[in-house]
Amino acid sequence: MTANILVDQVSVKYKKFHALDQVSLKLDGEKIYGLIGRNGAGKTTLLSLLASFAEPDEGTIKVNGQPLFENAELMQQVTFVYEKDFKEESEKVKTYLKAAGEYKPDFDTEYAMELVEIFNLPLNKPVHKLSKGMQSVLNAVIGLASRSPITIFDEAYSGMDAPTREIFYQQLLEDHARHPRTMILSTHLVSEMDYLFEEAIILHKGKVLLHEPVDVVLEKGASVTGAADLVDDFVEGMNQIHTQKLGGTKSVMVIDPLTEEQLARASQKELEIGPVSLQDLFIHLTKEDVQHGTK
Ligand SMILES: Nc1ncnc2c1ncn2[C@@H]1O[C@H](COP(=O)(O)OP(=O)(O)OP(=O)(O)O)[C@@H](O)[C@H]1O
Repeated sequence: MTANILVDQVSVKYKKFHALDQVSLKLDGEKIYGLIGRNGAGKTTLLSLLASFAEPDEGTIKVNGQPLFENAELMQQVTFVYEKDFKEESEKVKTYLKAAGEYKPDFDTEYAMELVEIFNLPLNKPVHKLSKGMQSVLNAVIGLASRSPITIFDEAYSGMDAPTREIFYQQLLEDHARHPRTMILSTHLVSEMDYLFEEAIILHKGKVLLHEPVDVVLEKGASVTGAADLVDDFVEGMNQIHTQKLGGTKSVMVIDPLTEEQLARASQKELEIGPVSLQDLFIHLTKEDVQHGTK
């Protein structure tokens, strides 16, 4: 099933505070979406709505034209992976995995067992005795093997160490290629995960600040690298968001799409022009003093 998700003017309020404020999003297609936002931006609130854990105070969420909330058929198509507290889970990993699979119509047990081997998950250990990282792995295995048309990972990798996260990203990309589906990954590890995303969504203070294909986002600015004095001269007057210096070499990130004339001048001066990074753009756009609007 291809899932087209339409979030229309959705708000969630806690007393007078808007955790989500008139959020509209169209997620159409079997893509991997990166959901980025600073602490408290509203990511988990939005993802909980998509998992039908709660109903918005205002607005609607539809999947393939049907309202999502408490729609049993649609809810079966969604897997929401979030950091769980496993301290009460005394059953063995294999029992827990089997039970998880029973609720998921597309669960692939063979793939789950392949992942168990890849990640060295001890099948006979009680879940609450696994290390925090291994509990994250168990969660991720269920998320991947569920093969749900809408698969949501809410910061579910924070317990994993770097090599384990790398294996998880690899598995996610490979399995998404084999079984395309809508995947939404929320993260603070932007520079580590940006290559996974086809589209980036930046939430800020409960509003959508940006939702675009990552390749379009990366063209919003440029990095200029070369001899420090030449770089300084080139970027003078541009909107500079990040500077790095190593010996006589300097790299400056600017948020100004470069003109043909500027590109030619850079080439004459042997300056290297690269894309802006999603992380730098995210940091820049969510700074307190930035006027929003990225065009
Ligand atoms: N039950 C609640 N009662 C009151 N305020 C809440 C409640 N749940 C969330 N909030 C507030 O809503 C805002 C959004 O929270 P949310 O957990 O969605 O942010 P987040 O982007 O996932 O943050 P983080 O990256 O820190 O996990 C925060 O200011 C939070 O304090």
